[in-house]
Amino acid sequence: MQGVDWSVADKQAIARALDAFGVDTIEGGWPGANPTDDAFFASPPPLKRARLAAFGMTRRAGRSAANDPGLAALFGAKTPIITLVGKTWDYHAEVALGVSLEENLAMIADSVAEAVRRAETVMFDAEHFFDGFKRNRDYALKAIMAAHASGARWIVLCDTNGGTLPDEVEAIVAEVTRHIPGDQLGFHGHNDTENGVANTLAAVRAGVRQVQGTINGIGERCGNANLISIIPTLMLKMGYETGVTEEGLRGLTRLSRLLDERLNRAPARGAAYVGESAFAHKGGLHVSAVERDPATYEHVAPERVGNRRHIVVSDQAGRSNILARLRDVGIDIDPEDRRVRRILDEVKAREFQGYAYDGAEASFELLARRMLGTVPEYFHLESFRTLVERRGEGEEALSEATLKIVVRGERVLTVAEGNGPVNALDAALRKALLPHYPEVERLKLVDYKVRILAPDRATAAVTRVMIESEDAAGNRWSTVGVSGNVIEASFGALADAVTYFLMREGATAG
Ligand SMILES: CC(=O)SCCNC(=O)CCNC(=O)[C@H](O)C(C)(C)COP(=O)(O)OP(=O)(O)OC[C@H]1O[C@@H](n2cnc3c(N)ncnc32)[C@H](O)[C@@H]1OP(=O)(O)O
Ligand SMILES: CC(=O)C(=O)O
Repeated sequence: MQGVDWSVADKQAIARALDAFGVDTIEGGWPGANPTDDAFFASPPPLKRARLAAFGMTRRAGRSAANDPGLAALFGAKTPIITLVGKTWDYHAEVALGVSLEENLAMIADSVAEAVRRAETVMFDAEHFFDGFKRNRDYALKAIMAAHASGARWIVLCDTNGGTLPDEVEAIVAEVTRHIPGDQLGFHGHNDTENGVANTLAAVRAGVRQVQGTINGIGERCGNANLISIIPTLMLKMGYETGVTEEGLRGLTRLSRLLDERLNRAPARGAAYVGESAFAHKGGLHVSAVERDPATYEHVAPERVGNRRHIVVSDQAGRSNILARLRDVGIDIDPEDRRVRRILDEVKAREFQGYAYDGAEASFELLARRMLGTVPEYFHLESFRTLVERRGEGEEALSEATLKIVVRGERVLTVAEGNGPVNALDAALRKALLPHYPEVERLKLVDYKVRILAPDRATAAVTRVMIESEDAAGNRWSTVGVSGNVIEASFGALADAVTYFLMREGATAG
């Protein structure tokens, strides 16, 4: 898939994770296609349960299978499983390969027969099977029967262009099971109509007993069928055994996130089963019922797939959201306490001004704790001033911040420079706090986002700043600041970030 490039170390780590998770077969790449895949097959990681497959294509036209360089590289990987892709759509044989239909059948039969002599198990990936079946049913069937008769253990029906719909998949697979038993059939789907998962489930319903897919659905164009959705659906909804145990399934979210981490990209929040929003409840009506019984708004329990429930506080909230979030952060409060309603009203009023507590949970916690009177005042801001100066054309702009604050009863004045005014302000605040709170050294700001609200008001628009921070143990939290002035909004988010950190560290305000 565009944007995905694995190193050998990535491939080894992913193979180990897939093995630990409990999949049966890991297709590790195409020996002979590139140095990365060659290096991976030269030193595959030790696997406890899964078996390794190497992928390649049928022999070239006019060569013998025993004398084909592509097949030689494939056999050289010495994997227990060999997967061979071959053409089953007459149009593809004629146009993409430029060979006669008879020669294509011979390429399939010879290659599979040779692979059967070389490996424990041979799979035949029947490329474009569904398109081929719709255009020339007899030829598509002849092609898979050639592979079957030559000893392929699995005939995997591929929806290569991803354009087949679930009812078509179900009907076509049902017809194929009249020629080849379901326990020798597999399905390989693509997601070009967003039906990769639905098509796979339809194929299983019609009888196939192997499914191919990828983690998080990565793959050519719009992706392959997403195993992260298929596996729990087969197990938890359709009652199938997949080889993954109930305990293994609890590693589903971890497995999905491992791939995103290796790709250095943020996990999709809305991903089924494993996304951060998959069990996040925002609407007051939902939360009020979830508080009584989570099954009211959850199709499965999040723990079963290693995910967690999350209650969001925002202007869509009711009292139940506030009570649940307070409980999550360890604040035990009588549900009838009038301060609960006051916190809710304050959240709604502030969200109207531009705050967003969905995603800035540390700021919500501080707001609630302040209204309950339990946040120490670690520092008190008297004033700040920032300057941005460019001394001449072509010179870099310099920023400087001056800060006056009271820390533990002492009035402190600091000045600091930075590559921008917010950076300078951050440096000035740290300089003022460090002598009193040395732990601030361990606080890192990892992300800073500015969003302009009411952009129709141009430079007079309201600005929302979100800051994400991290402590030495890797815990992260987000805070929010809002103002007509971007520097002031930034200071609000920065001050919350530091206060939240000191509170979590158990610092005393003195
Ligand atoms: C359906 C699938 O998604 S299969 C997986 C697809 N994945 C990949 O293609 C990734 C790895 N591929 C590669 O690195 C390269 O394409 C290689 C090394 C396999 C081949 O590279 P090259 O020899 O330079 O050929 P190129 O990629 O340009 O074209 C593919 C050739 O294979 C032929 N071919 C395609 N499918 C088959 C098949 N099933 N059986 C035999 N030959 C085939 C094509 O006709 C073409 O032949 P030509 O070289 O005579 O034109
Ligand atoms: C085999 C394969 O990747 C496909 O046909 O989509």
